[in-house]
Amino acid sequence: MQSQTATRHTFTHDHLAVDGVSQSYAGRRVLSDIGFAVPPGQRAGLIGENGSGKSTLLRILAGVQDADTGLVFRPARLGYYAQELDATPDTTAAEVLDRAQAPALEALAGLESGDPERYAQAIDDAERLGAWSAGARRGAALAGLGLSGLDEHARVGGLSGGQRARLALAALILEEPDALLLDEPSNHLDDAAVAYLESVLRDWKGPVLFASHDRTFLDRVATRIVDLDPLPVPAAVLADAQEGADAGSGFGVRSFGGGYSDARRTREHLMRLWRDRYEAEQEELADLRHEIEVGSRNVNRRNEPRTEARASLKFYTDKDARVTARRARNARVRFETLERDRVRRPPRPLRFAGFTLPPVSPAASRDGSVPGTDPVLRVTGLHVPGRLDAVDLALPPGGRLLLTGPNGSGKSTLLGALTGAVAHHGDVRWAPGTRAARLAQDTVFPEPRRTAAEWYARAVGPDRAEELPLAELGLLASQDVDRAVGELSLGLQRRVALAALVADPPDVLLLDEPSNHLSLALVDQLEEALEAFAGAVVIATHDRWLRSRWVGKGTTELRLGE
Ligand SMILES: Nc1ncnc2c1ncn2[C@@H]1O[C@H](COP(=O)(O)OP(=O)(O)OP(=O)(O)O)[C@@H](O)[C@H]1O
Repeated sequence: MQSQTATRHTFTHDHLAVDGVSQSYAGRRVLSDIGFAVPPGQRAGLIGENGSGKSTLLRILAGVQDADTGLVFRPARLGYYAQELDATPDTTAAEVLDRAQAPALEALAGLESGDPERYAQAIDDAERLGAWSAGARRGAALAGLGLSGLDEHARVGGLSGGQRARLALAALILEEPDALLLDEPSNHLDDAAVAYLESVLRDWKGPVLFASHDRTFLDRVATRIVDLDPLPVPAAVLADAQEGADAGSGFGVRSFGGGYSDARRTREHLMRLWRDRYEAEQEELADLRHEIEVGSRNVNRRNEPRTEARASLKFYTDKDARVTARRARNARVRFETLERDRVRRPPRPLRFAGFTLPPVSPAASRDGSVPGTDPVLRVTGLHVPGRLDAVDLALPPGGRLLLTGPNGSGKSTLLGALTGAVAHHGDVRWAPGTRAARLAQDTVFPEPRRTAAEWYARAVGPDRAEELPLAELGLLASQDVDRAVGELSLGLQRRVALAALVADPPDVLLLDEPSNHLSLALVDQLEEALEAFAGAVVIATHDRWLRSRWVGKGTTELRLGE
């Protein structure tokens, strides 16, 4: 694809649609020629590897960011959710919700104004907007998203990240826009809240496009799947840099009818076909190359002078040579056609190397095992006022503990308290020499301009980073390791944070919502790797699919907030 002059156009439409949208960052192509439409009543789940451009595409559709090229179609009233609340910290929750319901609240105020002119308009508006039920709708949205106990006078700066995210969702639902663009909407929701959101989305009249790594949510909500991962397009239409690139090189999109599970099966089948086709074409190219080479050698031999004794053979030799030359000519034509039409090299999916890497140093026992059978962790009466009720627990060496519980029950607080990151009351006792490390929900990189490789080297030490380079862990493609962490997508950032844990595995791994932001493929591989991990693992997750895989299997479940 050659770069074109930016031709950004946005059209008002009842569909959400893009046509020919391409986007690069600093010359690195992320989206290429993306086109699809989501009509009203359809809910499209946007999937793709970490860094494949899902958030970028949603921002372009939302008008938050312009595409380099392409057309964008969207309804006039658009709701866009990116897990952040668009409000200054001193705004109150009530102000956020009032803003979302402004037309209905204005109509109600008009009815009470005593101004007859305003009254006539207000009654029309109130009827059209269902203003009389505005309060009830507000209560239902807050309750549905687990915010019924929220003090509406609270300033949003004082709310937890999860509460702010849920307030943003509640406001979006109350605004009743014509179309919804949602970036990982289930990340901060417990079972009840996610069930509420699912029912709201299933009844939504306008088009919905949502990016998600949550399989159960995708299966329950999506009427179709839009996949941004690379397609088997002919190599000739790609710039060299995109040949075989791993993520962020989607060229066009693939759209599957139905939910995620069906799409996943079809996708795997298509990937197999792609790999088979690529291998067959490469073999044929090698054979043709050989034929062309032999042909040209024989043509050269034809011109060599011959001895008299071999003259009788000349006729046959020349005939053979003519046949070989004709074959070589045919081979060249076929070679040129195939070289032009051959499929691009399939991306080599990253394969997470797991926790069984060579230990930090042969002498040190850093394989995650702590000798003995005494608990590695004993917790008595651990509590954080207002955030976590008293918890007692004992974790044996190599034990598996699953923390579950509704929003606000204190799962992240407990994990933070265990590492001392959150101030707490009560007793937390680690066995001597035990090392625990936490994968937090959001990693903040204090120096976002440092590259991922630099950050990794700082976290694990230069010697370990040299011994075990970041690119070898199967978490980040080699093209991403030297990029500034601040420029990486949220999923890629989380992969960098995970890399530090993998390169120097602790005795106890504390994983806070491991499926948030991480791609579906990586969560599968992480789960597999954890089975082989000798150390203890504590996982806090609301992800229904992940939970169903962890319950049983020797895992103890600790339900908080009950
Ligand atoms: N402002 C930016 N500057 C440079 N690169 C960027 C910028 N924003 C995004 N990128 C890069 O573009 C690519 C796509 O990012 P994007 O956030 O759209 O991906 P994503 O599919 O949403 O990823 P994830 O699943 O990890 O959330 C990534 O490689 C990312 O690092």
